[in-house]
Amino acid sequence: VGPDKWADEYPVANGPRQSPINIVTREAQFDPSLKRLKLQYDPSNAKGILNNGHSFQVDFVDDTDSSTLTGGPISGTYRLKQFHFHWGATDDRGSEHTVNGIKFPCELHLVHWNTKYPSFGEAADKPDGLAVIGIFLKIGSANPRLQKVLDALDAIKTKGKQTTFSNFDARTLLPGSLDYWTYDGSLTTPPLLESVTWIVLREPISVSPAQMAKFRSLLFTGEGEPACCMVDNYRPPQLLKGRQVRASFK
Ligand SMILES: NS(=O)(=O)c1cc(F)ccc1F
Ligand SMILES: [Zn+2]
Repeated sequence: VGPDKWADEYPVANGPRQSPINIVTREAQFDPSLKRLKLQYDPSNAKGILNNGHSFQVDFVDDTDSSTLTGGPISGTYRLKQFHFHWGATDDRGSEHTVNGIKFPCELHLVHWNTKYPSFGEAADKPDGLAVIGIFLKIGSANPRLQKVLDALDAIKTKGKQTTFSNFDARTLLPGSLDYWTYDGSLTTPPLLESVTWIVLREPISVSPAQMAKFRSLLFTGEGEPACCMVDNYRPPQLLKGRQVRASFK
């Protein structure tokens, strides 16, 4: 069921703080009170990699404060839960957020939950429950930092497949600059909960055409079902509805 039908079952799809959005850079106001992002990730927290039928995700052990996000627009401590991607069937689309109407071929989301709540599940429906870092991928030279993730995809080709994935430092996926835009939004897939402080990095990381082909080799479908390539798993930009987008940089 695609994004146009989600409002039938999830009325919040037409809510006041839906994601993603188009970031109009000229309208983003520099906020000198925004702090630098502080990411402290422990590679040993990486647990597994899963094809969940709409993307794939790398899951982390989140029962201690060993992989955390602090600073930036958030207060308190948020724990890394998982990261995943959204991508297109072709290089002209795939990202969820857009910048001045520009679509990127892929977007990485690092999902964190607020430790003032007892778990991700408890945090997921609170207005300050989640913080997701969005990173754009743009076509260029092959990104060696992605390779370990991409090499694991052969083992999780179909919906529901998962395998162990250990000793991975998610910080290696970050670009050189941590300049960001931030706004209050939501999950971009059902249940579309309006619980996400979005932190979208200005600097993309690179991905090669061959590496994009690896993403597109995954299937939405389960083993033994007619194969349907996992592509275009992105929600298009939603109405801003009066929200402010702030910039951490001039
Ligand atoms: N694409 S997203 O980062 O908004 C997201 C994260 C989750 F943990 C669950 C659902 C989602 F849609
Ligand atoms: Zn996402």
